[in-house]
Amino acid sequence: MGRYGGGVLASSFSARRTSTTTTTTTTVSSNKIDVVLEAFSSGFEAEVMLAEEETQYRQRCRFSVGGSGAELHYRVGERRVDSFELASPRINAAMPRILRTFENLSLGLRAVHFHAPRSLDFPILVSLVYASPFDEAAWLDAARTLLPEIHCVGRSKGLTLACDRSSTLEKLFVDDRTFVLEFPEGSFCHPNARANERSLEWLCARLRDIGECDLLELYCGAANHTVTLAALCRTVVAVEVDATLVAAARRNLDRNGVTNATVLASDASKYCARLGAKIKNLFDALLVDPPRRGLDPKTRRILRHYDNVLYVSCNPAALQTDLDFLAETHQIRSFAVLDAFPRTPHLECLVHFERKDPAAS
Ligand SMILES: C[S@@+](CC[C@H](N)C(=O)[O-])C[C@H]1O[C@@H](n2cnc3c(N)ncnc32)[C@H](O)[C@@H]1O
Repeated sequence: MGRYGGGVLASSFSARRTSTTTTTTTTVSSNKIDVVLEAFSSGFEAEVMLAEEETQYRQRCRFSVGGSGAELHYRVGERRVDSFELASPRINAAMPRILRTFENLSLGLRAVHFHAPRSLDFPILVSLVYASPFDEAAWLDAARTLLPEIHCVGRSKGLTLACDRSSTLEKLFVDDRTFVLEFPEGSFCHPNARANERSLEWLCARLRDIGECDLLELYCGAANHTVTLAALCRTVVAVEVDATLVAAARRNLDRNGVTNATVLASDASKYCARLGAKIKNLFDALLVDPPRRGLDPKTRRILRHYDNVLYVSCNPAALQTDLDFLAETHQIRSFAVLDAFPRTPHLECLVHFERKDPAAS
């Protein structure tokens, strides 16, 4: 059981639910938030950011497909669906168009992925994933009929065919600033743009609280955080393992005029291991946004070096392991629960840890 919360069965906690919207949550949202508050927020106040939209909030969705020809259809789990209530209106409008366009090219088609930016200035990106080779010329002819609004990528083993882009752009509004970011097909991008902005606003507020710093950012993706946070830091070093995302991240820094950040292509734990003990003197704050499995043991060890650690988590269970690890040296300065995925069991936790005794660092 963790020093911070005592596990999900803890019976007492003193969190204040400070809802930032008036939206009523569904039962599933409400329960999952209560479970996290009970697990983590013992002895401090947690901010709860409820969803602004209960449905149609996803800009990114993946569907498996079944049938063929005129019977081609989407599936969510075992269910056959024509539309999806959590997907944005733009995705719902594109779904039948994709089936009609590719119904004669459905042999071996296994899945369709949509990424539809909120801004209508930017095209929808659709990936069609095949289990077997497909007729490339016929596929390109079909995909061209969807341009310019929809750009398709066809994938089968060893083949990636783009018509004619393999990334799209999104506009993000954070506090009073606007950013444009490129997100490549097939790599990570936050599925809910509005929740992403709220998470960025929370991170900006935390960095203002920390004051000017040299920030190490691990798991930076396409520089979604880097681009926004760099203006609040002296310097940022951002680390990402996916080469496609690293290239997009560097373009995103240029696109948004960021000159005090560097993106490094590396596995996070290898980067930390390479720097060894030097790592604690090079940076004075750390931001981590790991994948669902959380931090690996080597990366987890460096958390203790920093007076301030910002942690973005999409998996409370993995977060709990890291909270327990930091409990001796750090305390929670700020904790927010963000319902980025209403009507699902998933949510995001945002944590600012500060060292209990900064002189001991
Ligand atoms: C939850 S995403 C966060 C991305 C980014 N911070 C954002 O807001 O879009 C986690 C990222 O970690 C990257 N990643 C996964 N394992 C990694 C590792 N061992 N070292 C570095 N990056 C890794 C993934 O490619 C992905 O981009």
